[in-house]
Amino acid sequence: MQQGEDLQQDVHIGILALQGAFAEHQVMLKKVPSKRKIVIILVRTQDDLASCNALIIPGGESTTIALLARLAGILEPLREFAKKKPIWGTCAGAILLASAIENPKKGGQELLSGMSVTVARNGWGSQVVESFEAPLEVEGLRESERPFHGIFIRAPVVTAIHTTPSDPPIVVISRISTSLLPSSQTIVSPDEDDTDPRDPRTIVALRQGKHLLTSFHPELTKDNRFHEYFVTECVFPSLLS
Ligand SMILES: NC(=O)CC[C@H](N)C(=O)O
Repeated sequence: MQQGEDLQQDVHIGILALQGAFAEHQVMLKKVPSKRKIVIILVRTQDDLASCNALIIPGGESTTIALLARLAGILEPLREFAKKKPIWGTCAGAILLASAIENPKKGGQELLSGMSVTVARNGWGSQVVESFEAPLEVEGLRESERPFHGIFIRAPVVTAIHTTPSDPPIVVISRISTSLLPSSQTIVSPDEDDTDPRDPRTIVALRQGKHLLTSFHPELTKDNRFHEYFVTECVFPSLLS
């Protein structure tokens, strides 16, 4: 336990509130049962961020969120935050958490480089079929035998993992089965078998160190088990280290 760390102390969890589904995250986070009081902070400024123990970056439009973060002067503070404190990125937030992107928009895409993954934006297919829903098995969720309803909206695809020996290991907690995808929605595979369960493109939720990445939107369901997971598995342990 850190010096001065007190179990009675409130935990401040920020939600980056520049664009996207931050209000939905707020509703879900409010419902998380916790032994410590959770104070939710909608983060728009460097001061807001400075008061947070952890941060959620919502889905939305990654390029817009990054641009607004730069304009608000919090892009660099966010990068620093990612080196020290837990961040959960959902969809566009997952893109921001990555350290490389295969297909950035013209003009580039700022990243926080919090996780050793490469992503492809809108990686699940053409404009028409790129949004879908699928039941997911997730390791470590409460009542993990009950599938989690994955809502994918123009979601990113994890295309590569590139940890170095000094990086915390990647822990995959959910993969999508390619058979769950509509038939028009095949993952473009290179040369090998695209049903290979180890194909990074089937990864839809993973952890690395304190951080959590989901390519789908738990905040758009009524199931707050992912919010609970982030609080208990990422936020609380980070307060003790
Ligand atoms: N639902 C989402 O967050 C979509 C992400 C969006 N396709 C992007 O590139 O940022």
